[in-house]
Amino acid sequence: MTDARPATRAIDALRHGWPVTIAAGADSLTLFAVETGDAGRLTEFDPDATAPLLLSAGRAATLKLVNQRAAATPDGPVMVERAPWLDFDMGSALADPQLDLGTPLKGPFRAIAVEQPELAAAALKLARMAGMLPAFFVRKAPSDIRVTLDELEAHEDADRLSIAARAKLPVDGAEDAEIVAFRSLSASDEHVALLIGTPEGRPPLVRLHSECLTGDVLGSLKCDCGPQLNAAIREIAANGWGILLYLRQEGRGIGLINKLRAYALQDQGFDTVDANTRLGFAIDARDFRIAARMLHLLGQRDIRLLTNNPAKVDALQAAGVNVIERVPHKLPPNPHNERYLATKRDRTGHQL
Ligand SMILES: Nc1nc2c(ncn2[C@@H]2O[C@H](COP(=O)(O)OP(=O)(O)OP(=O)(O)O)[C@@H](O)[C@H]2O)c(=O)[nH]1
Ligand SMILES: [Zn+2]
Repeated sequence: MTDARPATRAIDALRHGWPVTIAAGADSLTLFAVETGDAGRLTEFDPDATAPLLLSAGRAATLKLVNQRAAATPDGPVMVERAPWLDFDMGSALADPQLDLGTPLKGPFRAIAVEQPELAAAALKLARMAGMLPAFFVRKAPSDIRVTLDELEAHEDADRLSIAARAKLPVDGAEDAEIVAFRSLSASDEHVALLIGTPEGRPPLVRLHSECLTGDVLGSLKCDCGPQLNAAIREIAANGWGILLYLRQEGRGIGLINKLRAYALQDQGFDTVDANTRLGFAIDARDFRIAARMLHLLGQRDIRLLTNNPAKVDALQAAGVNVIERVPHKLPPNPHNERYLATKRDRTGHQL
């Protein structure tokens, strides 16, 4: 089995502001994360000030850099040539859309060829795994901390999930529930399942709920997560038997801080889809193979799924779960989440 520890070390290093090298065979790319860097450390990383800046396609499109991009795929990473005016602060402004309104972007900026597109794409993925802005100054010379593409892949391998603990957990709406916790490689990814009712041999009614700290805990009205969570527990209980999977995929997989950055963009008028794109992330970065693995460990292959999102059905089917029925999970809108729900309906294929 591929060693996943280098990926854990790489994530930790980036969060500390230490350079990380991503390697595949003889090729490598060394990354300096804009988010956790500063001007002094950038000079240490790149004394000649020649390191270009790696950005996502979405971010480059926002900055109007995408048309002049040399030979890359439409949604592939973009490399911005280093220029005297592209110093650390300007790199931060290019990376962070929250600064778009406050920082005049003094260019010109020029996109150059991405020599190692696979490594560059992996770098952006690593930023998502670390919950950081997808923006790096890059150089060729290796650093002490190194991770390969295979090791990054291994870190996300759903097969490494295992059941770690289970106990009775009476909850509001389902007093006969049992909680099952799953261990994964990173402490922030401790997914849980709430088993409600008695199996009786029928396929369970299943809800995949992705973590939303603001909605689930603080009662945010910006989304429908809190009410959906409560209603799911009640609906499963009323059905007599089912499972709520509580997946630690905050912000559709981009992490809490990046989600709140997306909220700041929504405060400026962008919708939930454009906010993710402007930050440089996929609209939905969740990996539902984790949910499939949890259902497998719980011995469930055939399920009825509570969701309005056909992509969840497709992702589970592709991961070997037989979704025999999609059960709608619609709740009344409030004035704060009306636009969010309309965007989900109009732009992300939700059946609302
Ligand atoms: N990036 C981002 N994530 C958001 C935003 N609003 C809510 N979320 C996250 O979206 C996830 C909730 O999605 P779900 O309700 O599980 O799923 P869904 O895709 O809407 O589909 P349903 O099953 O129909 O509810 C949680 O992880 C939230 O934190 C947003 O504006 N931006
Ligand atoms: Zn929410």
